[in-house]
Amino acid sequence: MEDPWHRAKEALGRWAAQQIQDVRILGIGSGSTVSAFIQALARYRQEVPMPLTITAASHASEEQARQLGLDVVPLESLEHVDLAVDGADAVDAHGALIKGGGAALVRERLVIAAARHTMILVDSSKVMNAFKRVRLPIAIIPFGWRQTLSRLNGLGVGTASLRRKGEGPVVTDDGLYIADLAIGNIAVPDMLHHELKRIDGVVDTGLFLDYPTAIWVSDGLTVWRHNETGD
Ligand SMILES: O=C(CO)[C@H](O)[C@H](O)COP(=O)(O)O
Repeated sequence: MEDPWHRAKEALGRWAAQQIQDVRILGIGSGSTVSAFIQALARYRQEVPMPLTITAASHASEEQARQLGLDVVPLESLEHVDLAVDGADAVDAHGALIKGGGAALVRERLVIAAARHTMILVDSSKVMNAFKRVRLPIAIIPFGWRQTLSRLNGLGVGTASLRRKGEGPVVTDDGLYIADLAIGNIAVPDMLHHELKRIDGVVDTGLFLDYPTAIWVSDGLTVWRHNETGD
């Protein structure tokens, strides 16, 4: 089935590729929007050659970028990242993000944390006033995952379930599992993120807050900037 937001993702990818002007070291996240960006970037660079080194937050993005002739290096070989480009699953009015729909949240955070600036690309279906009735991805250690899930449920903020694919659990590029926490309302994202991080077995949550981030949104026709968040 075709993604109804396909055109918005393509528009964002094309638009973002043209913004990569004075960037030498680019971090890329993962997901279908980032994939559209990688495609557009490779095409744009054929027209306007420029020196560019890329570091990727997932094997899938790395593979795609390499196949399109882009130069990809591991994050740990770099001193810094000029700009990170990534997608998100949800964005609130304050620019807080929920990420991890593609199970790459841990590496995505590390790329974003290394970057001077971040550009987030989202289709307009993902923009909401506040996080209500959302699914928050949480990366957990496989060992004792059932007990970690119980601790997450014991917090009383939502219902946690192990993300599965076919017969088995989804396993991230770092060998972690993903617990999805269905939550009715995230009143204070920062507090919830820290509460969850304190739970034994939790590695990271999909709440991305307070990074110097510009969020760009598209409905497939135009691209516009979401409320500014301090970059
Ligand atoms: O956080 C992510 C992966 O971990 C992605 O950025 C997020 O899931 C958005 O994906 P898509 O662009 O396919 O909608």
